[in-house]
Amino acid sequence: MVAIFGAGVMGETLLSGLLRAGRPPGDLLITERRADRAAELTEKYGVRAVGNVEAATEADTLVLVVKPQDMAALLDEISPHVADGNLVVSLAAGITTEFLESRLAEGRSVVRVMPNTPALVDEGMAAVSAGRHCVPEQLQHAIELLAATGKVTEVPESQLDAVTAISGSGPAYIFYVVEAMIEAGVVLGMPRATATELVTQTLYGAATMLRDTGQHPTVLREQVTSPGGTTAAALRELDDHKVRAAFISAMEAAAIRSRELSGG
Ligand SMILES: NC(=O)C1=CN([C@@H]2O[C@H](COP(=O)(O)OP(=O)(O)OC[C@H]3O[C@@H](n4cnc5c(N)ncnc54)[C@H](O)[C@@H]3O)[C@@H](O)[C@H]2O)C=CC1
Ligand SMILES: O=C(O)[C@@H]1CCC=N1
Repeated sequence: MVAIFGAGVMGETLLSGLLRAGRPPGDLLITERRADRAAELTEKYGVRAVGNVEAATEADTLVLVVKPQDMAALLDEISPHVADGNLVVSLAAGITTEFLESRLAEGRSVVRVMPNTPALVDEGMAAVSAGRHCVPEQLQHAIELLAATGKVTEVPESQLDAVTAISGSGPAYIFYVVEAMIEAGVVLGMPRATATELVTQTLYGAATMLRDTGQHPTVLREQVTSPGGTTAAALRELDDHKVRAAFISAMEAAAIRSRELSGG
């Protein structure tokens, strides 16, 4: 039995992915402190919503998807009910395996995950790190669970703040760029719906080229950039506005914030 603690954006994303991957609703539990939200998801997915203690007692895989600031209270509540041999998987940004282990009984197995929202369409990118007591079979179990919603990779835990900054928050930067490009289309006199279609398909096409050709992004960018042409004129503006440096600073800020959330 898999229990998902905290059925917000990410909790629902994982829940729906597991169901799409063929896991029966009877094999899943959710807990959610907002009663209306619990009722909505029970109705939508046919899964049972229970209290945290009941879920911790019944499940052998406990997936914690509350906000980082709610994690200590949740761990304190469930800790006496997490049996030896069961697995605790946390998706919270900045919550270390050391923190999870310190709030659970000695020897409990934990896995820390950084997912992202494209998991909602089975195109997620998740990175995982195992805690001290997690055996390889348990890590594999966590990887298989997450593979229901996209790609999964294992990284040293020291890299998880960087992962959070790159792929965890990453979809937001891409949507931000998309918003700006749509706005540009409107400035150039295009209906918003047309601009949205152009930008969305361009993003999808560019992402597919990156994934399927295996070509370096610089090569792909140069293929678009004719000497003395339109792209070169646009890219010079981006360089003049230090957009590349701004992206790097933005992701450094995200990694710093991730470290702050873990109290480090
Ligand atoms: N949204 C995103 O793109 C990503 C989020 N995350 C992580 O996922 C976690 C959840 O994020 P979101 O889903 O965006 O937040 P959210 O606020 O949408 O969901 C959290 C849910 O947990 C519930 N909750 C809080 N304390 C509870 C408790 N003690 N018992 C039961 N339910 C409780 C809240 O009512 C809420 O519905 C965070 O730790 C975040 O760092 C990680 C990667 C990406
Ligand atoms: O903004 C956040 O804190 C979370 C972590 C990664 C994406 N969203």
